[in-house]
Amino acid sequence: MRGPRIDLRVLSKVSFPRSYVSDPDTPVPAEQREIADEQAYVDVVYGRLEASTQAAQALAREGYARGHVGHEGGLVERDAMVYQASKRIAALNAAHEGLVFGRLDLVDGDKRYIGRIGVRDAEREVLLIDWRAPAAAVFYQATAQDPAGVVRRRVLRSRGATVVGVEDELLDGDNAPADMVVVGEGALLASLSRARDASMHSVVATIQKEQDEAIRAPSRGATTIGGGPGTGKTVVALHRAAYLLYVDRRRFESGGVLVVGPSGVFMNYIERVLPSLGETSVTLRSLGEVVDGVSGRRHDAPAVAAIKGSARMVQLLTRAARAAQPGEPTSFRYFYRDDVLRLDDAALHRLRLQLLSGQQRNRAYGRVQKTLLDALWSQVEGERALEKERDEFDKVLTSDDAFLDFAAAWWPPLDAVDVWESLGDPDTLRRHAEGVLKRAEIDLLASAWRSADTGSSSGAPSIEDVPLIDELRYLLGEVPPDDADDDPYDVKQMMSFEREESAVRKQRATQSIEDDSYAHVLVDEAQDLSPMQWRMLGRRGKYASWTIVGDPAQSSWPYPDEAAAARAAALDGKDEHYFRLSTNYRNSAEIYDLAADVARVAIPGADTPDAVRRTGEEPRHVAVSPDEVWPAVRTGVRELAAQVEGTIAVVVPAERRVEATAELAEELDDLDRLRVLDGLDTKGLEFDAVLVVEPDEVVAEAESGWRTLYVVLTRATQLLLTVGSTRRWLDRVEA
Ligand SMILES: Nc1ncnc2c1ncn2[C@@H]1O[C@H](COP(=O)(O)OP(=O)(O)OP(=O)(O)O)[C@@H](O)[C@H]1O
Repeated sequence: MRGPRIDLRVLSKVSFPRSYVSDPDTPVPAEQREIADEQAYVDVVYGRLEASTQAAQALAREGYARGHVGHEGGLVERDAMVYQASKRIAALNAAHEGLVFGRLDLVDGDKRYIGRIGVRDAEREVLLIDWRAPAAAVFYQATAQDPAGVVRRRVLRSRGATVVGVEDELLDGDNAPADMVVVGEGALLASLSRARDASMHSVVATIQKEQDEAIRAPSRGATTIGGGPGTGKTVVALHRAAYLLYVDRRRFESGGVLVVGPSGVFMNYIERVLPSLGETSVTLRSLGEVVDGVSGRRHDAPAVAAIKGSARMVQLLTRAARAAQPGEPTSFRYFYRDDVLRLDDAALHRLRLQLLSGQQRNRAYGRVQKTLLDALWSQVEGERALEKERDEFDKVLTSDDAFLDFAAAWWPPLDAVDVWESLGDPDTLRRHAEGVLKRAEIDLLASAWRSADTGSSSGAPSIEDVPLIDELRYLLGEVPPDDADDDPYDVKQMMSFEREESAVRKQRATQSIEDDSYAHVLVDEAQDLSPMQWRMLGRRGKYASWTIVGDPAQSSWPYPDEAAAARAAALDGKDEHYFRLSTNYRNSAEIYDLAADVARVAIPGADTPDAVRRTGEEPRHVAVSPDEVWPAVRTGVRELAAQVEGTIAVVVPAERRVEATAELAEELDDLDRLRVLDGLDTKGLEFDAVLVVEPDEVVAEAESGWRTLYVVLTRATQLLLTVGSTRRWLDRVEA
């Protein structure tokens, strides 16, 4: 086991008298005087913020008034003014909490205040520097070894607009004035010890040097942020998104920034960080919700997910997109003057290939009638017919419902969801998968789609189905616009069931492919992306710069080489820049020592960071007989709840999730800070206390079981408890 670790940058070089505080919210007199001084300054800044908000509101009112002028120019002007004013109001409101968080005292006696946004006084003098501005960089970059002109760095802790504490670091004692006061226990350690709630918070006041370098890296190409668990990869990447919007707002706001994370729970967890930094224009999507109009909420079992995520699915889907769809007519007969014209199955097959050559199916839609007419005309032999021109032939057929209905039924515009659903039919699946997947894989896939639980043949899409649907969107091409939209008679003539079907189809139809592209794609937990998921994101980031966040040791995707190839294809030769974060800010050192031992014995090459905080609380392991597991878990939950103020997670093997929810019904009712999750659901999250049920089962669940256990153990900030009827994992770690 390792000795205590402390972030030296934070606590180093304390050569001045320090007034320590035991309760961070009950300041001692020296600190109180400092707080009062800071409050006076902060009040001035808030006064200015209020004035700016009122000015923006007045602008919005004026904008509305212009809309009443009555000419079109007035409306355009109104829209622009109201839009700009509302954005400003939203940013000002969002930045209200803890607006001023930093102060620098410089060698030349100047001071600079750093905040969530920039604020100037009525004379345009700077009162507060936006944390992203170049003048604020030194707040994050200065160290005792290289103070860069900074004597003291101060972090202000606030509740709303009230300063409740200050935390100082003296960086250059030799140049400090004699009366300079240095107080506090170090802002970083104070912030790391806070109880966790359901949301991730911005760390703008305590960003560390190596983190700041990743945040401010130029936006070109692909920036990878790596490092072990709890090193701040996610929070750093989100601050980077805010930074990019600040330095190139036009490009990133109009082109869009897409942030993708593993699950809906994770997206809820991180959703407040960017708004608290004044940024509301970023699109946050979980992997199951990347495609507009489609929502995947559940994971497939690991073996099924491994098939659906494999790049081999491209070939299968290509076949599905080009094949005849179930229910399409297989022959056509037409009496034209003296001739009987026929298109049989084989002829239709040839025409299909002709239409599809080099062309997506939906894009060929406009050529369908002409292709059919050509084929039918070539059979016309009767003199009576040939005397008339081809024009006459075309006119007759295209005004005959028999021909029109056939053409519409043979080549309907296809939505990706329809084709994906057709794969729920085992025979269709077998036909397309033949020679692409192994027999056992086909059977597994067929049974997964068959056993999915809702209306259509393949059920509601899983998270792993979403990239398949997206692939099909691109294979099929844009669905042609629905003529019925323009022609009210068509809708009226529909039978009621047809109207209903058409409404469902419209509601479900995926959005235009052209809307997919972004200027920046930020992907978190990237180590878990399957090749098909990389392809889905690659299409969104074709012309984008990227930020890629991940830790291979936490991966649950079983084929790293295949994923690496898909990643390279998605980035398509873009320049790559790599940043590694080296300090674990989440786990207590006691908890991370255990997790790091797991990594060392079971995960070759794992990047194990240093943990900075020691709590004196070692992880506890409770061994019980199988029928005592749940009583022991219930006791454990109550004990943890008495010890921590914040969130608690009970992590169970996926197969035991339903059982766990039932067994812990009473505890879940009593404690709204308690969650029951399986291992994969915990990715990216953190809790004050974690209780792992049957760790050996978590390990045995999938090929990547040890990695999942490593993820689970590294979710706990304060306390870790395991309850198991076996302890093979622990014996191996302790051996
Ligand atoms: N500079 C910092 N100041 C204060 N807290 C920080 C800092 N950096 C990270 N943290 C905190 O450490 C915790 C872990 O951060 P985060 O979730 O971003 O790590 P991660 O590297 O993405 O972890 P994982 O890979 O395990 O999901 C969070 O609570 C975060 O707020």
